[in-house]
Amino acid sequence: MVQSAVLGFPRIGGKREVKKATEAYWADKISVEELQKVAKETRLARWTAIKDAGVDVIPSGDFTLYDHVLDFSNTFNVIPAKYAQADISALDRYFAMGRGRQRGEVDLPAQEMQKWFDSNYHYLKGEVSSNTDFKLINTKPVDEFVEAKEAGIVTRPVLLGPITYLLIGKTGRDETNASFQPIDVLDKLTPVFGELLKKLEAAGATEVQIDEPGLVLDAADKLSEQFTRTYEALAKAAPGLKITLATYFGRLEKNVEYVAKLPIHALHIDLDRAPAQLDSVVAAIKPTKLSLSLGLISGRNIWKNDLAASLKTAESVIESLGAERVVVATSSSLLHTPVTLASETKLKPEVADWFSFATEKCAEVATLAKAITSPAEAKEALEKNAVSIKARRDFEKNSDSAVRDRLAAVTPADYKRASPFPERLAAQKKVHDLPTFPTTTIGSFPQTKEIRVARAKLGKGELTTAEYETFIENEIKSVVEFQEKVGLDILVHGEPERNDMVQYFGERLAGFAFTENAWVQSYGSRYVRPPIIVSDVSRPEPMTVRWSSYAQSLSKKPVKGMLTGPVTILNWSFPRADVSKEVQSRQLALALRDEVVDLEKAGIFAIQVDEPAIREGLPLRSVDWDAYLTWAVESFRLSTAGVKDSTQTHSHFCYSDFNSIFTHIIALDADVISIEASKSDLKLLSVFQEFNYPNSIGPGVYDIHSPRVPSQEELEQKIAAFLGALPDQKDIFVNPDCGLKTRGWPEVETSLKNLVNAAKWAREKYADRA
Ligand code: MET
Ligand SMILES: [Zn+2]
Repeated sequence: MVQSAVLGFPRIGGKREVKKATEAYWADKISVEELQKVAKETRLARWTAIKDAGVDVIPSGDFTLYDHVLDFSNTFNVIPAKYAQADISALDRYFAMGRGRQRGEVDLPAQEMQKWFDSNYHYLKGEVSSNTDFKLINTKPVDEFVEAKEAGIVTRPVLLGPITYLLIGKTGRDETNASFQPIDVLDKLTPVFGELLKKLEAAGATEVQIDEPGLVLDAADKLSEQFTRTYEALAKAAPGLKITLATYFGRLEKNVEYVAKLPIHALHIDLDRAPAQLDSVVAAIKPTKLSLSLGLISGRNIWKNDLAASLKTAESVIESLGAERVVVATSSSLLHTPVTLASETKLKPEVADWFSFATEKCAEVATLAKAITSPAEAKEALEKNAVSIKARRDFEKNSDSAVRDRLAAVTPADYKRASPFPERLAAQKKVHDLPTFPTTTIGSFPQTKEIRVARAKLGKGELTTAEYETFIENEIKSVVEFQEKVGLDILVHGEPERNDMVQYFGERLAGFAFTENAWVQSYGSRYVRPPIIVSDVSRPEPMTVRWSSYAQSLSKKPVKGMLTGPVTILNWSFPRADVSKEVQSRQLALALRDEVVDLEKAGIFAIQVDEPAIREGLPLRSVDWDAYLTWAVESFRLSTAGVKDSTQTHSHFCYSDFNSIFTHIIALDADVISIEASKSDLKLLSVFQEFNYPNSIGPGVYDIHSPRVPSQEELEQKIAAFLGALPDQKDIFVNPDCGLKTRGWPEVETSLKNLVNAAKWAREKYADRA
């Protein structure tokens, strides 16, 4: 019998209960017991939802109060000394590792966060060294399995695999061996992991899902021995547990050859992100006894599955392996999708009909299994699905042909500024003769409570649009006056009108849909509500011009226009599934190009197009990088190249690891780029020197993610250090490393005054550089 399986489910609760409870606990508003009660109720609600949808294999242990990778560290005692030594409860220590803790005597930073593969979820990196004393210090996965069992629900426990955990972890600070890598201690971790499997077996589990998404990374190509050794040991440790080894987000490639030989029960593959691997995987496992779990229902997007197509795929595999060896499943955990479509009341019914969120995806998996085992029972659901799929297809066919025609007519010249950088710089100097070391900021100023309240009142109809706009103008006015007073050279309007740097644009572009409650976890208690691209994208009317020109009307200094770039809008939205990301990115670029040109027409001298997400969009396998970077860079260029030489384009990235993508950063050909440099080693800047970066750079002189105020002297030292690392760089801008929206006014004021004074100091000190 073909079973249906769900690999994981959102952990946030249908009404964001977990966010509310954890934040209330952190603020001392509820007790630990109250927090645990919410957690328990949420777990039960998840199991019930999945079970009620008719799913056979229900996950447990994938619930978390913060992050599932942190859960692993916390279960296996991967706890750096500074946390272990703090005199706080185990739960508070767990949260301290996740988000830091400053209370009484205790002052602990958060552990390093990183994006979970190519998703927008962030995990906490395990800090492992040769001294790490792996041992089981709690039994969370067992406890949750038992909890479900007691509620009458049999589950398959989900564990993050030991190899992936180490592969995506980092070396602990206490490590003395410079060449150490976390994977070096795999053989110490394996027996402890085996102990956990034994405990699950003793508690009555018959199967377990072990997630090894690391198998889709280049790094896994060299790990065949480690996988073989480890999984042989684990199979021996708990012989009664059937292991499903889950891979997702990419393709196994040659690794399937060694994976097929592991002593496991089943292999799970992602056929949403990597459908082309199906034949080679089936061929590799056919001669073995392995079952194949087909990840057909996407865990990453929000589109209804084409069940007829999935059924066809499943049947072709059944033909080859036999029904007893096939499972149908979600492609990955559903944690990347919102909880349920039932919470959306404002979507047009015909639009809502295209979508499927986590709860609905569970029903899709169940229907798919039923369509194989008892087709008559699934008939009605399949027919309904076919009607929805057809409606969506018809819509796609009829979407905006003007946008497609415009994209088809783009020529190579549209990607290029009229002249090379030196000529543009000369033309720009004639318009605004900026001093050396020009000072500026990255765009946003503090998003105060008043701003949020005004926006909420507008939403509730308690403020009219006119009243709200007057409020925003007043904000802009005070931000401009503030910058004049502080003495910055290139001003900004402060972005008070933006709830979010992607959502704001999505709401103003044609081709997007918006949800009310479709939250997905970004990290810890931070959830986001990504807009959904549903059709061809265009810009019906200017989106930012009125705010930028208003700001410019208040000052003789240049006010920088501020836009979010095409690649960042795409990467932080749910993309449509019927056309490639490349096409969506280029359409966004054309829409933004219109805005850039309109800003120039309105007299805006400097225009910044932010691309903080360009790097995180990199494909998981390096062979795919070039293709991605080519269209990503071209999209940026298409959005900015429509302006005259005398208009200064800026871009901003808030990361520092440029080495792997540097030639592409140069190819963006922005007149000025601001980058994150304040937190990192100066070595990271050496790549700019090495490649002789041709245009202007603004290395961030201080970290805006912390409320700390940098002194003038510290900023002077920073500038001096940058100049040391970049001896040939002529045009250095002085700016913070990202926007100031999360900061408070008093710190911003002192920090920026110090920044302006440090730039003045640099002008005198380095007068001969100009
Ligand atoms: C995450 S990058 C943010 C850039 C944006 N212009 C801001 O200042 O907030
Ligand atoms: Zn930034």
